[in-house]
Amino acid sequence: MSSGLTEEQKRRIEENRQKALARRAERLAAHRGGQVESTGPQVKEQSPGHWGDLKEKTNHPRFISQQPRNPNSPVEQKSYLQKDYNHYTANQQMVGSHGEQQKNCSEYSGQASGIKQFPTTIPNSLSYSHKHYLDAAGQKHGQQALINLGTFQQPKCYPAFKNPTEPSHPRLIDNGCPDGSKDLQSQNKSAIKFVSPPSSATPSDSEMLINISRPMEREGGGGASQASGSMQKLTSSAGAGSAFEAASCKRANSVTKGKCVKYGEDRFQVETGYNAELIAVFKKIPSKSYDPTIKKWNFSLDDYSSFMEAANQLPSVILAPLEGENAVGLASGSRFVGNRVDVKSLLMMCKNWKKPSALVKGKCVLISRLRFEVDIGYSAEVIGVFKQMDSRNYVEALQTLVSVEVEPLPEAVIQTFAAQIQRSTSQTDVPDADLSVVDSKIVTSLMPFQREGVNFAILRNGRLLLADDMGLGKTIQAICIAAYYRKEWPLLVVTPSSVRFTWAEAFHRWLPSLSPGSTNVIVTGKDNLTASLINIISFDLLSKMDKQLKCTFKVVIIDESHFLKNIKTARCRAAMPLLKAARRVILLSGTPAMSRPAELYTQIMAVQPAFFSQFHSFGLRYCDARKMPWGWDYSGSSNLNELKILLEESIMIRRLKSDVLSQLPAKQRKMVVVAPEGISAKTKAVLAAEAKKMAKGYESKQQEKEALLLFYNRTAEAKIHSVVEYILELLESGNDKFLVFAHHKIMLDAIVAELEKKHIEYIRIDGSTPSAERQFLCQKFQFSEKQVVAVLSLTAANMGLTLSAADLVVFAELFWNPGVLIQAEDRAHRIGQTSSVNIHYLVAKGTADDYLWPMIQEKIKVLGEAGLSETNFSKTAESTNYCPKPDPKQKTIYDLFQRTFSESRDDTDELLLLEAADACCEFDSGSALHDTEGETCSVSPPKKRRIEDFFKV
Ligand SMILES: Nc1ncnc2c1ncn2[C@@H]1O[C@H](COP(=O)(O)OP(=O)(O)OP(=O)(O)O)[C@@H](O)[C@H]1O
Repeated sequence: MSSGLTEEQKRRIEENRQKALARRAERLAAHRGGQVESTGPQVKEQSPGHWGDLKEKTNHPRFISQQPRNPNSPVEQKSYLQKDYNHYTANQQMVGSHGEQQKNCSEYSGQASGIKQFPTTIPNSLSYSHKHYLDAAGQKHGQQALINLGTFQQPKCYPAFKNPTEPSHPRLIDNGCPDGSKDLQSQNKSAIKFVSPPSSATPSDSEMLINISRPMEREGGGGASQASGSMQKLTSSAGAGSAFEAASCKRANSVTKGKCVKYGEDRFQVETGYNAELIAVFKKIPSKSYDPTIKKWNFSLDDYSSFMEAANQLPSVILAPLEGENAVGLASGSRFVGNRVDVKSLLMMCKNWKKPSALVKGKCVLISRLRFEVDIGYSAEVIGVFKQMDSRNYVEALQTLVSVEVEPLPEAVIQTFAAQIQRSTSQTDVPDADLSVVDSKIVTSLMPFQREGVNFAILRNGRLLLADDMGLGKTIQAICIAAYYRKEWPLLVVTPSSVRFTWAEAFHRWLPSLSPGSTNVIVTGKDNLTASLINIISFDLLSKMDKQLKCTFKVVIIDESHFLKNIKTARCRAAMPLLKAARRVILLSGTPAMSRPAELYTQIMAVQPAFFSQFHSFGLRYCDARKMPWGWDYSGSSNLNELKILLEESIMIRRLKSDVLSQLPAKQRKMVVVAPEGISAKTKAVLAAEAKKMAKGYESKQQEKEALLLFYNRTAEAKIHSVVEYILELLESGNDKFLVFAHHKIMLDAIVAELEKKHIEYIRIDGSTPSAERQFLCQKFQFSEKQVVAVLSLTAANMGLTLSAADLVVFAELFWNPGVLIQAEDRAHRIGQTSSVNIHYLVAKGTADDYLWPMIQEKIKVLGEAGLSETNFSKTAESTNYCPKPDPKQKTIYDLFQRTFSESRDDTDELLLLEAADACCEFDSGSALHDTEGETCSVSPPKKRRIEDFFKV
């Protein structure tokens, strides 16, 4: 790249530089008692040495070599740099350095010239800063430089000398480490910071950080001495300071050096010594032409990429790429169209980046949507490249350096960001999708962030991982997305078994245009997987449907997709082929990876099979894969930030509750229809018999009440299995703290027993918990850092307790008094709660819930209309077809429930009813209100008498 300075300007700058050098040498001599140090020659005289020797040496080659390119004294440097910062144009700085570089081919000459070769007028030009690491006592241990180039944008340049006061020679001996090498490994980094300029979009987002660490850091002792040796070679070769010449120094004896230079408007020529292999390459270039006057070959720029690719294959040739913005981009197979980069070429390079002979290794890591970082061992060549290039082309340029191996960004990243690379601006706005084909009910119900989720999905052609926090309405979004592709149905929904029926309800709720028979919930392996337009199946059943799995669905929803985290499981093996065959894949999970990135792999593959075709490459990049004696260990994690950015850019949308809190109601209620097969045939028969009896009517009110309470009790029994299954699924989904309310003792006992079995911490508060202990238990729940469940009695723990550490409340059972339910909800939804509280009501069809749920809603509605309750109870938890059907039998029972539980009673009546209900559960479940032989009844005689009295009313 040309500096654009006149000869006179260059001469004056050089003059000044020499003066500054002389002043610095004088000062050092005075400071060290006459040991004058003169940078260039002394560096040359250093033996490669070892890091440990550095302490003893007067001149520390490595440190000397790490100087910023202005090698003046600290004072000089300060004023010089400050001046630079304030007054010098980037152009001036560059020239100063350039001249200096001509004379000093130290390892850092590239660094200096790199900084100074970028005029302000050049896009992506840069400025730098040097930092010295300080220890706790403020001592300097080394330098850090961060190179920061605009990446996917075209930023402007502004200088930013962050720490111009650093002395020229950070003192290794100050570090207090007896072995300099160790200390260097940990602290002595060197880098340049190219601070990206403020851009119109997001200034901080348009940087590339290049973290250049010293060779020691990566190479260990051997590597250090190797690097040191090469540094000596560099020093002795006082070249032009370009990356190319620095590289040449390293292989001076064995290779032919050369460089590409522009030849006319659209051609380039190669200036090089004789090399038969290279000439053979020349001859293969279609646009080759030989200029006999200058005795040089020239070629069309169109062939530049392929030429460089071929030339780079030759071990005996080192060619510097064309200088200039476009030229760097053309190097090694990448092409510019204006400022655009050929992504295909980048991808090609990603495949062939390994260089067995590389001395310096590094890797690129994405750190934001618009920035990546190059973490690399120290290399003058690298610095030389960075300083010359348009940052977007870093990889191409680095690939031309034989001694440098940089692991590029993974293909998936390059492909994902291809549009940005080519556009050179970032597009963050997702366009609004046209949802006119979808039922307006759902479209108008979407909250703004949910609408964004739908837009994102449609932009991604219906393949995504919707990873919103729990309770943010993934169901409504998924239904809306699926409905957008309705023409491609039949639809398959795979869910945990406990929520299959909830899904069916949700479809009918949100898509009123669906006919009643359009949902098919599969309950046995013999059911037809494609019987309806919408087919809903549990993970476990799916794996038992092998024969039917051949059928394909174009649209598939996977709820709680983390259930697929393990490729070895039957459920995953069953689901993956279906997902691969589907056109639209909508994965839903609030916790896509519970403990390690490896768990994401199958989900990523389900959405984007081309991303990482082999788990191993994913494992190496993101799971910190390590080879162990027994094989590879993928349980770690690495480059997580990059993974997050990649996923968010390509397939995943994730909003936390805190992100969208302002759009959420304080409470979000959800009715969960639990699976009926959790209820045994025997229990179902008992329930049906009870219902039949009730439908016939009773002679006395006492009989009615008794029958109702019995029915209620049987309902608890019937739901146990499904409730426990649901709670375990919540735990499996990563819910750390939640409340579970139930009324019957058998239900509370069953939940607690299961938690104990699974070693889950819990607290239990029921009627038998002494009040003194309650506070202690609440505190335990509030402050526990482990997964903990509060198992609470609906009637004994619905008031007076603060359990706001949870934002999820599960009602294992319903209760006829909505006041009790709301009070129970408010154990979590109270002062101290910073989140929207999710409330799940578990209801089972064919049980007392069929009557209790509509009754509760009805009551709440009335209270709401009177301004005595939140009206949104039924709005947020309503279910279109979960209400008593107008058949006479059901109507009779419903009326019975209404009469018994809604009649106005005084407080004593209510209390007695509650006690009676309690008592039902405290007796043996098989014979409510009657002691069972051999079992101790926990109901006290007076209480029992009162209950019996109640039924006599
Ligand atoms: N836009 C909306 N309008 C009305 N109700 C909504 C809306 N979005 C969500 N809800 C309600 O909020 C509750 C929680 O929604 P949903 O179950 O879909 O959340 P989720 O993200 O799937 O949670 P989880 O991770 O627990 O499954 C449900 O009762 C749902 O009907």
